Amino acid sequence: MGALTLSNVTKSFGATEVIAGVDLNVEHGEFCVFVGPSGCGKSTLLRMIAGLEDVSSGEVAIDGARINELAPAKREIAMVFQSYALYPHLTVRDNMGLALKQAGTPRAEIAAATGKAAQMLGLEPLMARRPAELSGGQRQRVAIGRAIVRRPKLFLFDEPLSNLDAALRVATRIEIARLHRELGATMIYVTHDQVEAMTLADKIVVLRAGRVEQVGRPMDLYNDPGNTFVAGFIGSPQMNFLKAGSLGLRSDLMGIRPEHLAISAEAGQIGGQIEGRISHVEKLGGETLVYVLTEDHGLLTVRLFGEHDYAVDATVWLSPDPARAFHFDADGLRLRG
Ligand SMILES: Nc1ncnc2c1ncn2[C@@H]1O[C@H](COP(=O)(O)OP(=O)(O)OP(=O)(O)O)[C@@H](O)[C@H]1O
Repeated sequence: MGALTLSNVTKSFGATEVIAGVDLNVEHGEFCVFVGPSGCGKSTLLRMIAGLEDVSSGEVAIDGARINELAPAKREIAMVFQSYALYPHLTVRDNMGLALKQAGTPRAEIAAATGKAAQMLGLEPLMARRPAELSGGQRQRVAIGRAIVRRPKLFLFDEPLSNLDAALRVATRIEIARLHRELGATMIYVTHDQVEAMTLADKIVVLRAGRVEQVGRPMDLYNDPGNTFVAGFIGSPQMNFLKAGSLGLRSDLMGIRPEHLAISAEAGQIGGQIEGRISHVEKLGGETLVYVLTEDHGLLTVRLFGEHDYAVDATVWLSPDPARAFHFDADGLRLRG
């Protein structure tokens, strides 16, 4: 098992409250991702679950049992850090088996557990090496292996891929998704990265200034955000926000994703047009991003599939697809229907 419940959890450092009453349920076997801007409290929340920070008030429970007062080592939780946190003087094999050794596990059992984890992670040829003799990606796999060997109730990951280069990030992300499927374990994962959150999560928790803004499945948050913050945070490139009043609409703000904003080099080609000037074009290979400066709505992003020859400084006309638009009130709350 490994279901986690947070009930009205708060955290203050001195007079500063950084977690302001969080309620959350993570089911057994679920992959839950915490996202939010820098400083919103993602790591603090994770560290409270691990027992590395005290909880100021509220309750943290695993499988219904309160763990607030339980020492980190007794929580049956394994944490994987961005910095790997491996012992430099120990081999890969000994780093992976250390927690079991400290717990007095028989040698044969440790060898079986480390061997199995090494096999799952493709670490078998590296078992005799020390961390200094490994690449960043290999070190992170050892850190993940060390967590697997302990067979924890809960895996916690604190931005585990942020020290890896782009290609390795993708490969390790796929590896983590596979491990989650194979182990069926509960995992909580902190990231800044949009793509990691969307691709790994069963459930995304969007945090802002120590509060939960919205919880949901990735595509539900993408297709049905509750407010401008979530709408702007989930999805890359970011959703455009247009002043709806100037478009003759009744809501205060209209949100439109870059792929739902049509662009034309000639006026009158598409309805409901907004005139603007191209300020920047990014050709990404499979897609082109065109940044258009408009008088009423500031800078808007258009996402086109394939390669296009729009030139900087050209005047263009944009047209939002009304069927794909989101509407918000003056406080940024979503207006539905
Ligand atoms: N030990 C501490 N003492 C005082 N303030 C702290 C301490 N640890 C964290 N904070 C503050 O708590 C807030 C939340 O920090 P936290 O590291 O949890 O954010 P985060 O969402 O993980 O940010 P990032 O994405 O930048 O890592 C920040 O404002 C931070 O400055």
